[in-house]
Amino acid sequence: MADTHARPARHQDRAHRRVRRAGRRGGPGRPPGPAALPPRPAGGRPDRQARPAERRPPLRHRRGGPRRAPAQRLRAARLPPRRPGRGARGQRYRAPRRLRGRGARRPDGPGRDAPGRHVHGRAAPADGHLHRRDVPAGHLARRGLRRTHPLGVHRPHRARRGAVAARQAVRGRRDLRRRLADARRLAPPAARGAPAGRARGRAHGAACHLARVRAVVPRPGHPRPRGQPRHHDQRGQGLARHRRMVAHAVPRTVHRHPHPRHRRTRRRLAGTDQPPPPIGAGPVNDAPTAPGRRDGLREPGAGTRGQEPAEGPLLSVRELSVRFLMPGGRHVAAVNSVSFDLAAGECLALVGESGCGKSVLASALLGLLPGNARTRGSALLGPGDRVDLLGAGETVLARTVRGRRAGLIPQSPAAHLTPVRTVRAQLEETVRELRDVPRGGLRAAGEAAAARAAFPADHLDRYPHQLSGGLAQRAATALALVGGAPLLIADEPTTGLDRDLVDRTVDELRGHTDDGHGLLVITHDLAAAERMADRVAVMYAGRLVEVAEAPAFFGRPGPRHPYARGLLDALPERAFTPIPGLPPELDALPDGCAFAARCERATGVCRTLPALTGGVACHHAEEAVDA
Ligand SMILES: Nc1ncnc2c1ncn2[C@@H]1O[C@H](COP(=O)(O)OP(=O)(O)OP(=O)(O)O)[C@@H](O)[C@H]1O
Ligand code: NI
Repeated sequence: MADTHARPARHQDRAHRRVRRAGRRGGPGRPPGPAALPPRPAGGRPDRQARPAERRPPLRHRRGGPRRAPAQRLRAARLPPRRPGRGARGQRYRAPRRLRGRGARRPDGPGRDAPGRHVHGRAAPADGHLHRRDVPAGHLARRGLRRTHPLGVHRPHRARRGAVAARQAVRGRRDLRRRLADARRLAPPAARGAPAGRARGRAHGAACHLARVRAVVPRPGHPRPRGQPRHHDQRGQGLARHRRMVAHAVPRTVHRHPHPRHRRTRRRLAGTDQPPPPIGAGPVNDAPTAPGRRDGLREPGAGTRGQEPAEGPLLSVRELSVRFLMPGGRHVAAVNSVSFDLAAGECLALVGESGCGKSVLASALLGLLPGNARTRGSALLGPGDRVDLLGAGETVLARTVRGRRAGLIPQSPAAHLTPVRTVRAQLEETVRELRDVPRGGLRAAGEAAAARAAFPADHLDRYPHQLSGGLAQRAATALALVGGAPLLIADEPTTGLDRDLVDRTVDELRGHTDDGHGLLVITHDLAAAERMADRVAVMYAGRLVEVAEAPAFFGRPGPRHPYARGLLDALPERAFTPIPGLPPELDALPDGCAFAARCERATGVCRTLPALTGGVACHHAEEAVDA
C-alpha cells in the first residue's frame, strides 16, 4: 500500500471521479479496490494544503475586475439583457450557504440523470433560451464565476490545471485607506524588477488613484522560479550593462544607426559579450607604429586618422608587416614593410610567386589572421571616417568593416562557406544583413546576386560540399559582391575557373571597379591581371619590389625589377623561361635584397636592402629597364 499512498493526489482524485461516474452510469466500471481506488485522505483535500509553497502552480493570468460582455455578443448568445440594478457595479454573486458546499444541489432541481438535463446541471427551458437564473448558483460559485456575468455559463467547464483560487479576483473592495496602504507597501514583483525613475512615479500615482479605478490592489506578478534568470525585460541594471558594453565597443556613428535591422544586428553582436582576447590569442597589433614613424612614410598631403582629406585614397597601407610566431622562438616574416595606396575606382593587381605573402597581406587587412600573427604599420580605409584596419578591434571589424566597407573573395572559398547551410540560405542571409531588402524580396535578391557571379540558379539549394571548386569560387564571389563594399579584396578569384568563366569573372570585377569600387586583386594569372588592373604591385619574399602602371608594366617599357621581368618572361606566350632557383624561406630572410641569390645582376651592393623608391626596389633597376 505504501506505493499507492505515494501516488500524486491528482491521480487519486481522478480515480475517485472515474469510479463515481461509472457507478452513476450503471456500467460495470472498475471495481473499487485498493489499487484502483486508494483511500482518500481525510480532511477534504489535504493534498493541496500539504503541497510545499514553492511547488504551488503560479497564479493564472486573469484580470481581477469583473468582465463586461459587449451588447453585440449578448445578442449573439440570445441572452436576456442584464437586469437593472443587479451586478451593474460588479457586485459578485455569493451563493446561499446551503448551496455552497461541494456537491450540494438544489433540492427541487432535476436529478443528475434527468432527460434533457443541461450540462450545467439544469434542464434547458422550453423556449430554448438559457437564462442566468437557470444556472445553479453553486455551480457558478464553485468556479469563481458570478451569476451576474452574462456569458459565465459559456466559460470553460473548469479551470485549467494548475490554477489556484483567484483570491484577488473574488475579493471585494476593502476600505480605501487600507487598500492604499497595501499598494504602497507591496514589493514590486520579482520578475519585473524595481520600477526606476519615472516608472516609480507612475506606480505611486496609480496607487493614489485607486479610488477612481476599478482595480482592487496591484496583483503580484509571477515570481521567477528559484535559481532561474530574471525575465528579459530588465529595466534596471540589465539595460545599463547593455549600454556600457556597446558604448565601449562601437563607434558612435554605429550606435546611433536609425534602422531597426541594424539595431537588431548590433544587439545580436553585442550579445557575444566576450572578454577581449589575451595577447597572442587573436590578431593583435602588438606594436603599433609610432606616429612619428608613420608620419615619415606618409605621402605629401596625406594626414593621420581623422585628419585625412575626404579626397584621399580609399586604402592607404603603410609599413605593414606581419610575423607569425612559431615554436622554438622562430618567426615567419610573411609581410615586410609593405606600403601602397589604392584609389576608389582603381584595380591594383598584387602578383608574385606562391608563398610570397599575398594572402597574408589580404588577411591582415581584414583582421582574419590566426592567433600567432603579429602585425605592424597601418592601413587606413576610407572613404569618409577612416578606420585603421590594423588597429581596430575585432568588434569594429565585424560590425562595420567586413562585408560593409571591405569585401573578400577568399582564396579557399569552400573553407569560407558555412558547410551546413545551402548557398541560397547564405546568400539570403548576407543580403538581409547588408542590404535594405524586405523579407519578401530576399529570394529574388539572392538569386540576382548569384546570377551576378555566374552561379547557376539550379545549384542554389546545394550545400558547399556538393559544389565543385569553380562553383564554390563563384558562390564566394557572389557573397562578396552582395554588400557593394567600397573596397573589394579578391584573392585569386579566377582560380579553378574555365576560360570563359575567367573572362566573365574578370568582366564582372572590372565592372565593379568602374562603378567606383576599389579592387585589390591577388592573382597568379597575369593575363587576367593585364585585363583587369590599373596598376600592378609585384611582391617577393614578403616585400613589394615594384609598383607600376599596368600598361607600362605589361607593355613598354615593361617591368623594371629583375624579378618582375622574370615573371613575365616565364609566361608561355612570352619567353617561357622560368626564374632560376627558389625563393628564400621567410623565417630566414637575408639582410639585403632577398632576390639577389637568383639575380644575374646581383653585386656587392645587393647585400644592403634596397628601398622602394620610384616604384621599384632594386639597386640595378635602371640597368633592368635598359636591358
Ligand atoms: N598561420 C601561419 N603560420 C605560419 N606561417 C604561415 C601561416 N600562414 C601563412 N604562413 C606563411 O606565410 C607565407 C605566405 O603565405 P601566403 O598564404 O600569404 O602565400 P601566398 O603568396 O598567398 O601564396 P599562394 O599564391 O600560394 O596563395 C608562407 O610562407 C606561409 O608558409
Ligand atoms: Ni595566397
